Amino acid sequence: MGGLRESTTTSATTLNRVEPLRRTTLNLLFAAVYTCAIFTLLYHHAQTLLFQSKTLLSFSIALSLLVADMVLAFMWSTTQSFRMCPVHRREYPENLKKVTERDKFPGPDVFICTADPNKEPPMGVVNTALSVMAYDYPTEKISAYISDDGGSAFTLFAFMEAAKFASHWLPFCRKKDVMERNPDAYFASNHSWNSETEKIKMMYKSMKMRVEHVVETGKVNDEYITLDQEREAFDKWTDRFTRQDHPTIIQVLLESSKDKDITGNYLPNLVYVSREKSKTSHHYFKAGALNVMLRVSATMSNAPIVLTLECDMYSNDPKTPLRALCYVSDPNIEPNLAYVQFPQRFREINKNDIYASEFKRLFELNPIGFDGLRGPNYLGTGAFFSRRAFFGDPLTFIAPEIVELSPDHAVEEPIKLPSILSLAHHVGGCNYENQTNWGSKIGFRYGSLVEDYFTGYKLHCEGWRSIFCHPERPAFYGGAPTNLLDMLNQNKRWTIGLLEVTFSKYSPVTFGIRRMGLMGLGYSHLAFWPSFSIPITVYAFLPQLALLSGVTIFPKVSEPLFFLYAFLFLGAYGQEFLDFVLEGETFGKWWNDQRIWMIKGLSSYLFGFTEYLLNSLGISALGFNVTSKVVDDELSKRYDQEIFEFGAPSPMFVPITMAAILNFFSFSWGFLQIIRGIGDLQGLFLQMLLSGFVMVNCWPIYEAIVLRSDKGKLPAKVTVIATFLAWALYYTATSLIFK
Ligand SMILES: O=c1ccn([C@@H]2O[C@H](COP(=O)(O)OP(=O)(O)O[C@H]3O[C@H](CO)[C@@H](O)[C@H](O)[C@H]3O)[C@@H](O)[C@H]2O)c(=O)[nH]1
Repeated sequence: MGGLRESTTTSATTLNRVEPLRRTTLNLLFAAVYTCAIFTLLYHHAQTLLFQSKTLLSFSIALSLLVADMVLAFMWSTTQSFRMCPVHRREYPENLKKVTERDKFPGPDVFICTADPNKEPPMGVVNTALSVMAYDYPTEKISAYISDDGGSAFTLFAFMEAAKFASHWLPFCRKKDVMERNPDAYFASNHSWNSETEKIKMMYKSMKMRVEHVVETGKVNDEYITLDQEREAFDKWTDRFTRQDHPTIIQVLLESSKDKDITGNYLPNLVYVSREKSKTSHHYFKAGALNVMLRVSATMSNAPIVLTLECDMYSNDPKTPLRALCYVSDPNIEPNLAYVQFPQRFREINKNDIYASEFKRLFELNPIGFDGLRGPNYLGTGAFFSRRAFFGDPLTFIAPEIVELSPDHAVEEPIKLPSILSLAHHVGGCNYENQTNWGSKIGFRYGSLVEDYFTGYKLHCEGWRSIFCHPERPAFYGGAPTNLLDMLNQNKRWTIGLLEVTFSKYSPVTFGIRRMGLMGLGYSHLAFWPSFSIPITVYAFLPQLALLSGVTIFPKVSEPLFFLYAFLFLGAYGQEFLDFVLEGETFGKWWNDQRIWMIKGLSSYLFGFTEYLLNSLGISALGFNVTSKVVDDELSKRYDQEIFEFGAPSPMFVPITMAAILNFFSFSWGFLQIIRGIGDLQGLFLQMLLSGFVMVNCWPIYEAIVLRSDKGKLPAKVTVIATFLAWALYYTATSLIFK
């Protein structure tokens, strides 16, 4: 409850305020009633299983329903940790000057990760970097480090161009007090036009043209290279250089103590880093890249604050570091504050967010809930860390192997000094971490594809706290997948990463709950996300197959247990809906969120689980499939019209399509029976209702099978395979199981 001790009143020097949400008491009351209802249902299932299941069929049905409902009950109960003490916060950056002088502000080292110039266009990364370099903050204290895991000369070229453009862009933003300091966003917004704006726009366009030309042609033309230093840098891309095998490349593009903008003000440090890669070493994906950034930056600037950003997550508010400072400088919070997390917000999401890309629950509702405990989980981007938090718990400092990496080591020499550069190259090497604590006890933690979840979790277990800073104007904006397959693949990777933690010795259900109580329960909820696939699969197929065979598996409308089912269903859905709307969302977004939850249960969670299993058995290796940030015009048009994008014939679409087909037939069959007066409406009512509900949710799939002819429709191959498998399932069920 650390957060609730913080200030709830304001004065002229108040930096932040916390307000517990009023719905907490109601949540507690509802939880008590709902828990009784869950136990009643589980008791009913257990009784049916033990005393009424006389045949293998009835035993299997009762067992499946018991398991499905136990998973739902577990997942519901773990969400209570987010509902016990949710809080809202406010910060007052205008009071900072009364507490600290501006030249005493701590410097932030900003890490921007990119891994593939084809999926993450260099111009996007440049825009992100420019938006933070132009922060409304003492510029010479900012250092931007670009981590290029793609080892791409094009990305380096883009940043050489960006360094030149920054000397015009930064003073322009200051002079015009620009809010959108990402040039692309600024030029696309409504702003006043004058010759100065026109001039800088032309400058930006010509830079963009050069960078895109280089990426398109696959070559950095000689005409674009003006300095010997630049030529030397590109010479490192020899014939033997590959993305998976190359030496460390570190290029200081701007040096804050020397380079000035066109108005004579110092510029921030800008450093390009591509860590060493070799086919024989494990690189630990993004976590490995971030640890290299921690070390390289320690040798060059060693700022006490570290901001991690994904390549497409640009700053939308230049005052964001001041907001973070309102917590970092608060002595009531600071001693054990590991990070201040800003929510991930997304631009260009369609009106009703058809893929639930905003992840309202994950990126906003859960963090608000966690914030009243030890703080939000780390979301991988938009977090201001205290560098000290990466070196042991709040009370025990774990010293790194060399003193230069220690958070309190002051760097007093210029970053281009050969000794500094040589040390930076050394700590960026792929064998540097051998026999060290990196990834286990210090730095970002290894062992999971969701390094953000795992690192935040381990920090909380160690006794650190975090703060959720959620200002009205989004602090950062990023892009989200605009087609179903990208979204499902992203979720599949998260599923695998979460399962890696679930089945590790640090599993939140054992280690986490022991260490952190309620917080551990919340982390268990996240870790067990993939288990939703069990009830979703059971409820998408079992009652429908029973319905097609005329077998009743739920209570009749006239039985008291019917009301128990109705209460449990409406209660869980209703509470989720209220959480959504009370945080300002619409019915449409909530509806799509629950639809996508079902779709994931039948695709990414199932496939993620299978991949995790295959990997555990040593049959396949895990990879980090980077989410594409490329915008396709035709696809974007369909996305804006809220049309689901299938397109590619992926196996992940098969179970969803099977569910759509089976539910359609079971509902239609039940309906016909009732019209003909043969069916037992009372007994089959809940099964019919469930089929109808799934059908409504599957509407985009029916559309994609039957009504559409565009490129994004469901591939015929998927429909044929799913129809055959659905028929096989029906045949097996009706002729062998329900006969
Ligand atoms: O070997 C790698 C793989 C990825 N990345 C970078 O990691 C970031 C995240 O990759 P992305 O494909 O965009 O993953 P998403 O699933 O979209 O990102 C979410 O999930 C990740 C894993 O949990 C978190 O790190 C992110 O912050 C979070 O937004 C990107 O900037 C990549 O360039 C690397 O630097 N090296």
